[in-house]
Amino acid sequence: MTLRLYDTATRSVRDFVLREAGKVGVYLCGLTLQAAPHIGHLRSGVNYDVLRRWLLAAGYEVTFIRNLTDIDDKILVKAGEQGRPFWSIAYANELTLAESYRALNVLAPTYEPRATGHIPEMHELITKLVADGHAYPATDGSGDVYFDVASWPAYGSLSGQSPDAMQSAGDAPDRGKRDPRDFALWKGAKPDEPADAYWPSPWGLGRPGWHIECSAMCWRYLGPEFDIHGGGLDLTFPHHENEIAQSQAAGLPFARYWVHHGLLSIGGAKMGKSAGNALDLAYVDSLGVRPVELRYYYAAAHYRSVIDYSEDSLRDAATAYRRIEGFVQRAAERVGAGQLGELPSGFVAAMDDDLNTSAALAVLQQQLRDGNTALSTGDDVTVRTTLAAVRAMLDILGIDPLDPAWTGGGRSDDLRAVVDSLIALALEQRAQARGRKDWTAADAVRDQLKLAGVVVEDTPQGPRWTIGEQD
Ligand SMILES: Nc1ncnc2c1ncn2[C@@H]1O[C@H](COP(=O)(O)OP(=O)(O)OP(=O)(O)O)[C@@H](O)[C@H]1O
Ligand SMILES: [Zn+2]
Repeated sequence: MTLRLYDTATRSVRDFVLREAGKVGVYLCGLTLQAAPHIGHLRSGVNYDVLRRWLLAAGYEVTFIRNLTDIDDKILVKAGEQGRPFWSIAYANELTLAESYRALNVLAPTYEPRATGHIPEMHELITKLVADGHAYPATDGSGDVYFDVASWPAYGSLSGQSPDAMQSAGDAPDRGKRDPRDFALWKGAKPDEPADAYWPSPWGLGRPGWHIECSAMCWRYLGPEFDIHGGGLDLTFPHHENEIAQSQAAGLPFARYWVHHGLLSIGGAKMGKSAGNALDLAYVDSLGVRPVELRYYYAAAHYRSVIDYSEDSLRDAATAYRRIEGFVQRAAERVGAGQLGELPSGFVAAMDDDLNTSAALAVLQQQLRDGNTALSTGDDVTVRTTLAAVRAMLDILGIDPLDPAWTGGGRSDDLRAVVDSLIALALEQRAQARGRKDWTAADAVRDQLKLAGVVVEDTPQGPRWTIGEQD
């Protein structure tokens, strides 16, 4: 394996060395389910889907865990505002998230654990931390349990901060803490919160702190030590710093690589549910941009770079993708879809270089130019090899236009044949109308097809149809 990944913990690009031959364990921090996902969250899922596809292409068995935070202060606030149980809000958002990821052709994770399903594992970790002097019950009788930051000298190493310069953890009142930087592992029940948001524990009724959830789920599904822990750059501190501290203090070696992706912003500000600048898939659809084009938009940027969203840049990405798609369709019509081919070495080198998708797409663009030239000169041999290579590259990025995920789950080939013959019938009528110089009737056929979303283009090989708008 020659993959190199940027590791936040060492602040360097490192050779990716597997913990166990042939197997990779990846944990990605998933959503806190207080609201439906925005396209910033979805960037996260798509980035790691590309990483996963790249690891799969290398022949590894990948265990990919992406969790759901279904209990949290923010969800409880929503429950209070809406007069609904917190779990109904979390579940509704979970369904929308699953639907959004399906729409974006993100492979289903190996498992998607929910925080509320792992309370016993959290208790086990917290009990050990308390026993070993790394955690303590709050001194104010609140039922909270805090991690003792001063007991862990390595605290701050992931985010490169000196513990002395750190502020209060801000996740609970400082009054019951030994040190304001201590963070909550367990939160005692509060009288004004709904009773169904609490679980019994050795420290009384309460609910988990956010950070301990991920440590427990990593441990449960990937074991004491695993390969890659991912999430957005915004999670480096405090979330991931706290995860490492509490996991290692509990005796778990934990993640070997920390891979963080850049944020999607608007006008320089992070897109956020709480920031009120969130755009979702329905919005993208309202612009006439398809999910596959949004996916291309994400892939066109390196995963660690900021994407500052604008409608123009999204539309440009959609146009660029349509050009690629146009080649794939024309080439497949000419020589058949064929099989996925070999990946060009330039593409492999770019992906191995910390998943440099923008450089990988430059290789694809070069092939596209060659393929288009071959189409126009009738060089079918080159068309066939280029199509196979282009589709193989697109497949790694999850955007092959001929992937059944985009064409309609495998049934599209059958449907395409049916639609083909119906359109042939309509075009035959148009040809007859033209033959008798009845231009009104001929145009009417074309307009009717257009209304049905079918665009007809007259080419030297005869009329060609596509679904969607002509660009
Ligand atoms: N604007 C964004 N761009 C890219 N990734 C994001 C963005 N916002 C959140 N994420 C990522 O999505 C994942 C789930 O995050 P989480 O539910 O904790 O979001 P959040 O930061 O609370 O969102 P918000 O600020 O919208 O409330 C994390 O990996 C986080 O880094
Ligand atoms: Zn997490």
